Amino acid sequence: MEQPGYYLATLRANAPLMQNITNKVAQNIAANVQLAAGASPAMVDNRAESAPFAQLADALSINIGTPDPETAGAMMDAAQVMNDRGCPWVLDPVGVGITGYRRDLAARLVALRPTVIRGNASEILTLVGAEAAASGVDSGDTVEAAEGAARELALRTGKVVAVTGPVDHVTDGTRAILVENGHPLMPKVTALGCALSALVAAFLVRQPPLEATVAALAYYGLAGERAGAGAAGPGSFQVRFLDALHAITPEDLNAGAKVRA
Ligand SMILES: Nc1ncnc2c1ncn2[C@@H]1O[C@H](COP(=O)(O)OP(=O)(O)O)[C@@H](O)[C@H]1O
Ligand SMILES: Cc1ncsc1CCOP(=O)(O)O
Ligand SMILES: [Mg+2]
Repeated sequence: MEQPGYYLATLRANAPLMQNITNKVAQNIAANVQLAAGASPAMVDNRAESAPFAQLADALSINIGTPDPETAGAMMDAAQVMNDRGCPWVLDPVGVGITGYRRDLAARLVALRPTVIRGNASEILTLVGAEAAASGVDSGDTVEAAEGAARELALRTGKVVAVTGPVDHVTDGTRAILVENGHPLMPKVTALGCALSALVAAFLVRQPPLEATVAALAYYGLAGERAGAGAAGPGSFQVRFLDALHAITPEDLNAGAKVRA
């Protein structure tokens, strides 16, 4: 396995063109996170353009945080194109337990076998039909409680599942890797999980999904640690976080990543 910095260096060298179909809250921060890391984001989420643009994009991120029927169609179309092209895409099942509409949309997207599903513990539990204690889009469950669900989901899709929280858990159903980087202010900034899912998609371009996802999570968490040291609260943290993503080098990431099997 390459060191995490390799995946960051590769992303920056290639500046992948990213298609994002994300929620109304996350549009700005997700694009800024991808830019700070070194990718080229475009929020192309209408049904007239989503499939044609998916023919051009290097990777796709789909996020169901503020769904509507038009955007849902755009999601399905774009995911199908990425599958046909053999390109990676990420599903973020934001607030999947909120309504039956959201559960149904998520199930249809999971059936298309996303390269990576990245969610919080309650979302991953809900995707396998388990009891979850979500509060809207926020998790009420521990990452540990969702490890079995993550494994089950990974085996069902044959792909990778990442559950995030104080310690992140990434699995392909056989291997499981923990990422211990992060800072308690991260869940205090809205859509930082959404932006992480978009970032994971950028790391996946022409890379092994499990390793690239671990690298993205370690990089993100390390930026959180750097931003959190000296932040006065969520506001200054968010500004410092983008700066940290931009400043971290592949060597910094290799030195700071807290990854264990
Ligand atoms: N208590 C915490 N301590 C450290 N890092 C955290 C904590 N909670 C979340 N994170 C980090 O915040 C990022 C977003 O994860 P999370 O809050 O689980 O997503 P979501 O916003 O979708 O619920 C991840 O990088 C995760 O590691
Ligand atoms: C608050 C909110 N409401 C609908 S989507 C959204 C953003 C959720 O972002 P995250 O899952 O990263 O906390
Ligand atoms: Mg989320």
